[in-house]
Amino acid sequence: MCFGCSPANPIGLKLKFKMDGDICRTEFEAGEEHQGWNGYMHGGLIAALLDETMAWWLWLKDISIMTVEMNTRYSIGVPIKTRLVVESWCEEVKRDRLYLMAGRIILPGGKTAVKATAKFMKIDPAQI
Ligand SMILES: CCCCCCCCCCCCCCCC(=O)SCCNC(=O)CCNC(=O)[C@H](O)C(C)(C)COP(=O)(O)OP(=O)(O)OC[C@H]1O[C@@H](n2cnc3c(N)ncnc32)[C@H](O)[C@@H]1OP(=O)(O)O
Repeated sequence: MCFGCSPANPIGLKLKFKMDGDICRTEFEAGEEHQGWNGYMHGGLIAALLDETMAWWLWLKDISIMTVEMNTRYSIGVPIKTRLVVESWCEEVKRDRLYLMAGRIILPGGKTAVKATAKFMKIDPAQI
């Protein structure tokens, strides 16, 4: 029951993903329950949004992975009750096992509020 994408998780983000060319995209609107500072989305949940969107770029290509490293740059506070677009893409694949991914959160009007990069390692799904 994935926190990011399962429709059955009562406290989850219930994200749905689509590929558009080589970009994986989802939309999300944070509520009051997702706040850190008053009126702004919690940074850990912002990281979860980006982690999930980068992971889904790979899942949608039937590549089973786990996150092994992530860096997040928060440039603009992400307001709650605002439609956000989250995008991800692949920048490089190393030794057919390590995927270097990137993602961003776009505010209405087009400014990028948060950027992330992460490494995902291909796993054998039977391992987990
Ligand atoms: C259509 C389909 C629908 C499906 C719908 C299903 C639901 C879809 C749910 C999605 C859900 C997603 C959710 C978000 C993704 C999480 O949140 S995943 C959760 C967070 N991540 C984790 O818990 C990962 C924990 N880590 C591990 O379990 C293990 O490290 C791993 C990933 C299994 C790898 O272990 P390992 O196979 O023992 O690998 P290891 O020997 O340590 O490393 C292999 C090589 O990589 C290198 N390496 C390791 N880490 C790094 C690093 N960070 N940087 C560079 N090199 C590294 C090592 O140095 C090593 O190099 P060599 O020695 O071979 O030269």
